[in-house]
Amino acid sequence: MINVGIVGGTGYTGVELLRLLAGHPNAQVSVITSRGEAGTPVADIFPNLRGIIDLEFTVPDVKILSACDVVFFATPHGVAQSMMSELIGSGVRVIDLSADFRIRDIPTWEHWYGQTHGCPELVETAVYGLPEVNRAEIAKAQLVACPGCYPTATQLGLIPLLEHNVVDPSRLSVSAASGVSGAGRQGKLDNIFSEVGESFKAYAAGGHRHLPEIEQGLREVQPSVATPAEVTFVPHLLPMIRGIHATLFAELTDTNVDLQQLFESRYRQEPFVDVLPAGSHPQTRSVKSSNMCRIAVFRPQGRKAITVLSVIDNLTKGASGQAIQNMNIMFGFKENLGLEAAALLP
Ligand SMILES: NC(=O)C1=CN([C@@H]2O[C@H](COP(=O)(O)OP(=O)(O)OC[C@H]3O[C@@H](n4cnc5c(N)ncnc54)[C@H](OP(=O)(O)O)[C@@H]3O)[C@@H](O)[C@H]2O)C=CC1
Ligand SMILES: CC(=O)N[C@@H](CCC(=O)OP(=O)(O)O)C(=O)O
Repeated sequence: MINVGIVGGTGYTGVELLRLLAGHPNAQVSVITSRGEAGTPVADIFPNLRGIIDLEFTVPDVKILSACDVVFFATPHGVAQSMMSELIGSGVRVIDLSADFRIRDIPTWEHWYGQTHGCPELVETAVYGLPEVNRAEIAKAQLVACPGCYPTATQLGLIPLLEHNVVDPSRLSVSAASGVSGAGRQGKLDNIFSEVGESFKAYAAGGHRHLPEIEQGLREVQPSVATPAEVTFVPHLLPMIRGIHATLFAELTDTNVDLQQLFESRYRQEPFVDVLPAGSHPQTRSVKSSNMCRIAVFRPQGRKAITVLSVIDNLTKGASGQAIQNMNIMFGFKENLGLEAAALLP
């Protein structure tokens, strides 16, 4: 049994970590932090955990966290990097759900996140936690940087095409829509029910902070091509609680490829990527609260322009589920431990 600490326990990814870890046979949460709710029982904030998680929130304290086997950061950008040197120095393994250690180029990170990086020396040591690409490195890592939600759905949908060099990497487009929980639990007027209900909008169309992360990930699976992957990325806000639907557009350079077969063979061994039969359209509700990514690929009218549809739950495969998948890999557990439950329907 490993001891788990969670920094940022009162947020949406924090409560999703608690829900999933409550059913994990090899992990036990021993520390859960909140600055605002220190001393409050977890079940007072999250009634779904009453009788299941018998802990109180405590203020974040590196010394206490250092006694854990693994610490998850479910905090806004900039927090993990402020505590990371001391934690890593103590030998504890860390899984960061924020973007602090995802982007290798520090000036790029500072540009998109609008702050000076507080721990640049550890960025190179972090392993990007997309198991479908980096499983072997994740197993050995002390620090894992979990991918963002949109980058997870997008990369899983485009990687097979780029790995096999069958599309033009300079002509990739992504139109993706997220449920409102993607914006976190801290109240913002833009995200309250009466502001988002019965409406649909794009945002950050001029440039979203997930763009450099998506391009970095796609370029790394195509290290020796002349034209590096370039993506147009437009996110949208959907008036639902959980889920991401990403519609990905690419242009074939090899028109003889069997796309269905390419995707099926790439993901046949993957426990959390499901390639749907030809002609199927994945729905966000088919992955709600599960760690699965469901993908479908189309070549309309047999032309060069192709479309990939990719759905995940932003809080599960897009955040806390993938973080636990990474924990399982790091500690040598079966990869789907604690993550076997089917999606919640209806
Ligand atoms: N929501 C999503 O779908 C996804 C989120 N992520 C990332 O995961 C991280 C958490 O997201 P989410 O759960 O939505 O965020 P929330 O806003 O819902 O929760 C943030 C948590 O962090 C704590 N916190 C805030 N500031 C600090 C600080 N300075 N020091 C210590 N703790 C702090 C808060 O508690 P308190 O203030 O009481 O300490 C709270 O528990 C973010 O980096 C987010 O970008 C990644 C993928 C998907
Ligand atoms: C709907 C919504 O607002 N989504 C968030 C992205 C989700 C997130 O938390 O970003 P990370 O994956 O980088 O941690 C946004 O667009 O900023």
